[in-house]
Amino acid sequence: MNDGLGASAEQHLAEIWQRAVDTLSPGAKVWVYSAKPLTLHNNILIVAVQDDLTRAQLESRVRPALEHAISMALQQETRLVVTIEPGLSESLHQQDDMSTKGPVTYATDPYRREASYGQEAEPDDDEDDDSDEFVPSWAERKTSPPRIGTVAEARLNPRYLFENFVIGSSNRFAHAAAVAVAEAPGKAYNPLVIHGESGLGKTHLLHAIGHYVLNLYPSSRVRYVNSEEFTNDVINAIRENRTAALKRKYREIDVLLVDDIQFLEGKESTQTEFFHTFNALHNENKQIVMTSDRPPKNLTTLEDRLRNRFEWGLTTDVQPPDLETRIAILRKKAANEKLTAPADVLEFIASKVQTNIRELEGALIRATAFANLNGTTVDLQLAQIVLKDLIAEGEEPDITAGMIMAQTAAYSEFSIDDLCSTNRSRNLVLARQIAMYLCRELTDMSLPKIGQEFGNRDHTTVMHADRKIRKLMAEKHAVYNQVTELTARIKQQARQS
Ligand SMILES: Nc1ncnc2c1ncn2[C@@H]1O[C@H](COP(=O)(O)OP(=O)(O)OP(=O)(O)O)[C@@H](O)[C@H]1O
Repeated sequence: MNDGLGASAEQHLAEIWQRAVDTLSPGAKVWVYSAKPLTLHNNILIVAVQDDLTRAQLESRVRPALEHAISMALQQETRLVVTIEPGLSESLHQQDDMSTKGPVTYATDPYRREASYGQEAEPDDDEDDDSDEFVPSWAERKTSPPRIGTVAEARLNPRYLFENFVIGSSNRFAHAAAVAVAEAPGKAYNPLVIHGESGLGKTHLLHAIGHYVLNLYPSSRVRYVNSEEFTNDVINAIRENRTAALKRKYREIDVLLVDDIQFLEGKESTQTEFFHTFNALHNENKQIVMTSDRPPKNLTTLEDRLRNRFEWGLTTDVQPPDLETRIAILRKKAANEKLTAPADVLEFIASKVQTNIRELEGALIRATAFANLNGTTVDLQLAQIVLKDLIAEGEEPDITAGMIMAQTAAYSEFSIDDLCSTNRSRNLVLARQIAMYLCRELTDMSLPKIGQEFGNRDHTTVMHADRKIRKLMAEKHAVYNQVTELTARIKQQARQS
């Protein structure tokens, strides 16, 4: 497909988009509902959003799931480029042709939903939300019966291959372990757990294992699932009395790849089901590979019996890449995606983005897409202009408690005075605790000093707030998204002041 879409192509794109969006988790949908697909150019889908913040979210946390969903819906590997169209929100609301169910409330009125934080993420009632509906993709289902051992059924992203993975000192061991497991599933290390900060290649390695296994053992049954999908599957199965089918689905697998197991924390029924799945597979020497944002022993609210099992096999980490590896990653990315960028631009980007490979790639795509759309090629000067918001570590602007309180107040329905008051209404307490947590995260202030700022509270109150928000963020994507969004706003304000 090309630029200049006719009405039917436009409608087709809108349908594809909707299908892809329907498969996303509620936490991701929050960010996507107001986006609009503009055009598909080769394998790049350009999507418009109304503000910087939404773009940042689509380019970071939401990107992997969204690109995966679109690639599946289009049956071709597709990359996402996000542009900003400020008037978009109104025009979309007028048309109202996108799904604006449930999650909208989160985005516009985050604190009002506090009552639901205590529950596990509930999938939409929409039938399409059942992940089974989507794999193999709708197009494939119409024409062919299910086969075993396909990339689509395994839910693997075609882009995440070992060939595309750049090895450096930060990930050498994790890569070697992943290859070993793929070559001898169930024999080398079982389970294999890969942990590390966001955007350092854990998901990539997980999918690469799946591809390699399918290459070496084409009839094997491989399945990738993230922990939120697993949770949704468990909730649906219990609600619909389909637990036997659920058991079959996850236990008739040779290689189970589970992403982001930290989201199992605090979800009892899901943990129980996962425990039994784990045992059933492990007993039969089926391979289990998992990723986590921290080592299993630090998943403190996970049941002991699960945590113990996670440590039966091999645990390895991925670290942020050094400058040389970052440049090599950008080079590979540029070559794979046929993006033209001179060496000094790649070095500029690699020097600015130090801790997250997803952001590293996002910056390259943003700079080259901008040049493309303007019919020019990217050079250092253009890259510096387009990426002026990238601030290397060490150059971070100072953030004050005042800024945090002002932004939290503006984001919630409360005033700064409310945040400092003794009022303990439920929503206000959450807003206050988030603000305290952010003071802990974004400033060097001590606990007593933070307490003082919030109406002379005791340091133990701040400590409690900090713990509580950390826990909620690990358990609830909605809270995670709100805190991320607020953090972005605060940083943006700090840069401007
Ligand atoms: N060593 C690498 N070589 C090439 N690309 C990489 C490498 N590491 C990460 N990437 C790319 O960076 C992006 C982010 O990686 P990935 O999604 O695997 O991170 P993650 O650790 O799973 O993050 P999260 O915890 O947020 O899910 C992906 O597009 C991936 O292909």
